[in-house]
Amino acid sequence: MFAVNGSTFLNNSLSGVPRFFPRSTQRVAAPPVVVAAVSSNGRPGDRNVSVLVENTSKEMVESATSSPSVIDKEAKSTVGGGVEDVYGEDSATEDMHITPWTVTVASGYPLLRDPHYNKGLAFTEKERDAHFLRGLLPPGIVSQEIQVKKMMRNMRQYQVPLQRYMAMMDLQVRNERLFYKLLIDNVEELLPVVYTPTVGEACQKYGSIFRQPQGLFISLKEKGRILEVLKNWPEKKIQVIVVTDGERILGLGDLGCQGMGIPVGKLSLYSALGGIRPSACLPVTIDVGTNNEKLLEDEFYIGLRRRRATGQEYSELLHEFMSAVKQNYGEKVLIQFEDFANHNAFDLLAKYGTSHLVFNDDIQGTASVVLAGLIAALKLVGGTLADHRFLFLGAGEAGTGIAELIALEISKQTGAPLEETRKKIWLVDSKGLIVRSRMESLQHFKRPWAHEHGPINNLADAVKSIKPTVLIGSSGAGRTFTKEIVESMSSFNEKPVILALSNPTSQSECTAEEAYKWSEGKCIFASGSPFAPVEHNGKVYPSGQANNAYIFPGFGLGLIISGAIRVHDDMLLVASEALAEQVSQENLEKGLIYPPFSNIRKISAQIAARVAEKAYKLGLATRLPQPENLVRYAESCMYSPNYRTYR
Ligand SMILES: O=C([O-])CC(=O)C(=O)O
Ligand SMILES: [Mg+2]
Repeated sequence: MFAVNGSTFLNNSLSGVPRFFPRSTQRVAAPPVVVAAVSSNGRPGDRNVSVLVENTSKEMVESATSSPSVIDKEAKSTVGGGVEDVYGEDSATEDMHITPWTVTVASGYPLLRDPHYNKGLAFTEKERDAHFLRGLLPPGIVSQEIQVKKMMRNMRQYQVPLQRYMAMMDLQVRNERLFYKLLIDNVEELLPVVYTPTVGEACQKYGSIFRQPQGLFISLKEKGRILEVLKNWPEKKIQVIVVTDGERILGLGDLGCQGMGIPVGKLSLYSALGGIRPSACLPVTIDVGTNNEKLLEDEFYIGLRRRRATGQEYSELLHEFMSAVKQNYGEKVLIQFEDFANHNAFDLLAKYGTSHLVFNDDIQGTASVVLAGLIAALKLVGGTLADHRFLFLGAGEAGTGIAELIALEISKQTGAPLEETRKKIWLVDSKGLIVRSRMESLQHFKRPWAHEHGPINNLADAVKSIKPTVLIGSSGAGRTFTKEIVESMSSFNEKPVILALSNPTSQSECTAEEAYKWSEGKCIFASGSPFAPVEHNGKVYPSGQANNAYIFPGFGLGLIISGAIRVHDDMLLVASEALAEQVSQENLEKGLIYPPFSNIRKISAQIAARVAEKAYKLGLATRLPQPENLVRYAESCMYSPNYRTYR
């Protein structure tokens, strides 16, 4: 027997398997409680507590992880599925040098306090006996279904969206499976709570509502020690990281360290909508300061109180982070850049796109979801993509990202060179229409869109001159699609396509009600943030949500199940096509160009399968052999939030 970091290891002479008992649970050396586990790397502060499964030996653990429907045991154990957190031998032992398994017991009070394993009142009589829970819980047993019902009823009693958000976050850190069960089973109702638009308000007020840290905070103070910081995170097998530096949170601007709400929210959708195991998700906020004066003066602000680092100081910290991630997690961890400002987002994607598995959600995810909506919309407006003219308000990440993907798709469909297909697409920025005469003063990402045209300094005139069939708002500036603009679009289009993408709701270019009212019900409308159905002249118009949440969870799942090592534009195109195919005739008849979110897990599996297939075709997949049925495989890898039985 020997002690490590305040805990005690016992050498089990019968099985030869070392056991790890946290000090608080040493008394449970009793036989009935058996917990198969992963080990940690044995560093101070590491969480050695693990998974409770119904097995007593390594062999049994292995058999539990390889059900017949699962083609690849490693994928089952590393992607998700019924027995998550049970890793292969190598990863379980590589740092601890203890073979083959570390077996641990979590029971009693710590079990109730561990969000990964807590089941609230759903612990059965047997489990209460086996895990020393007697007296720690009231005698009633309440199933997960009833717990969901109760939580939803409580949630609905909160009138203020931020209160709902806080209740959901409390649940996430208290009982993870119940949180995901709630979210998955009530996705349409809860998406606006844990995600856009409420998450925007939560970030603005993050300091005031802060209770328990979620995710990893890496600030300039940690420069030179980022690898060490990564090792402080309790989970070892990370598959997806969402990282922000908080400089452009939705359309709300620089929220500094308080941007953490975004990676946390995005990753909860990775698990709920895409089925990535929660413990494989790592939210990260890089704090290089903030230029938000209000926050710098706010006594509740949680970040560094300094102005943003730029130039070399910034890029060195980012580089250290990117290198440490690869060193710690290998090259198959997906790094999703989220809500960086334009001046860093494009450069980071270009710089790390060739060496890491990176994806910029605001450039690429938004592009893919919009292209999907446009492909679906063609069934309503007619023609091919090449027959349409596109005008954007906003020439940042989303605007230029979408524009480029549309140009790529047209090029793929028609065989025309990209330089030609780009000419169907026009962008307006804060200085007016992007035209050739402005070339010298344009940022590099706007230059491909500087076509020949006389100068125009506002959107309304650009609409009149270009006569687009599709108008897309991606500027982050609310209420910019005026009555005049929507009426103008409706005067020369039978069915104008109008997409108001900016988030949250306050930044939307127009509301659904305005779009339908001003276009006399003619437009096909979708928005980045959700709007309730609108009644106009006795007809009800539901509106779709053109939000990257349709794409990134399935996209990430596809990368992970194929073991992809790079993201390729062709993967974005197939993701768009897969999403567009999920829009039913019935959806289209209602004017919807996106399927309902209630089907999102099925949709994500379809997207994942197409992305994975493309990864294999491009030679970018490393998980071999390629599974025969990728949709079934993707589904079999998805995390299920149902409570498990502990013996
Ligand atoms: O978070 C969202 O709802 C969509 C998004 O990426 C953004 O607006 O930056
Ligand atoms: Mg974003």
